[in-house]
Amino acid sequence: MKLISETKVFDGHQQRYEHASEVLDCTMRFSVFLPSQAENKSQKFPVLYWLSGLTCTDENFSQKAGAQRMASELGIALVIPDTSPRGDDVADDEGYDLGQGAGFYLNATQLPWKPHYRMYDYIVDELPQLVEANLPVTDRRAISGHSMGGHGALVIGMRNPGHYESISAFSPICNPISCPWGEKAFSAYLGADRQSWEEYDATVLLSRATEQQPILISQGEDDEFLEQQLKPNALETAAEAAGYPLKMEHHAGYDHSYYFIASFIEQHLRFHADYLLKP
Ligand SMILES: N[C@@H](CCC(=O)N[C@@H](CS)C(=O)NCC(=O)O)C(=O)O
Repeated sequence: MKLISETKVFDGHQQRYEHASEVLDCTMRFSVFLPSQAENKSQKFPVLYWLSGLTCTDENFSQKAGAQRMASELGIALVIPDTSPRGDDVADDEGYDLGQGAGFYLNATQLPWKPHYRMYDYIVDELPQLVEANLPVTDRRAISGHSMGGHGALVIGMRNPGHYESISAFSPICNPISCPWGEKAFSAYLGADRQSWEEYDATVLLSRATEQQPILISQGEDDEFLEQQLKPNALETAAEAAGYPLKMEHHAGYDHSYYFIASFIEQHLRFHADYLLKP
């Protein structure tokens, strides 16, 4: 992988890398924050993987959330992938909610998406293998994300319990099999068989979970996508029925934007630190 930019921030380093992804069969970029290693040059950090939402690249969270201050203080690295495969040879759509910038963190089974759209495998396997082989990070991982990325964090976290110490999400798409964003994307990527959609639906996965993991969710009450797209109540109802100790916090006045994420990212990083840094 090739370093394409580096900037000092809060005593650590914000970096951007480019690499040839075998899984996605295209060139990908991702961002990394590494806390300062001033005291101990051989120190390795646990990692929070951040999955962004529709229309984002690896730069939105890096530039808008202000996560580096607390990540630096706690000694947690951040790894921030892009939201889909990219490039002129990669299928795309005119809509902002399908194609490039809208990979939905799944493995597509339908044409024209199937050859490149394998974000599930990229996030679960290829990206951690790459960063753990090349950067001063450990295999203690947590996962978080926003909106489409919140859906990705919940689904990937719940489907791979041994892989992540803790899971969190901001304004996640909680029940994609029954909202317009999810129905459009899953029809295109996964086809007409709605049963195949269920393995990418956090509400279905939680209701079937055999293991309970630490999960924190933050949702703004003035989020413009709340009722139609995000449906946190569906996930809360499933959690109550299953006796799953889901921590869901509703915050008055906050919308869907990165201002909301910036307001509560410290709480999420401290939540993950409790699991990532325990001996
Ligand atoms: N562009 C879409 C909304 C897309 C959107 O809200 N994207 C969120 C994630 S779902 C985001 O993070 N946007 C980029 C940003 O705020 O930096 C619209 O106009 O309805």
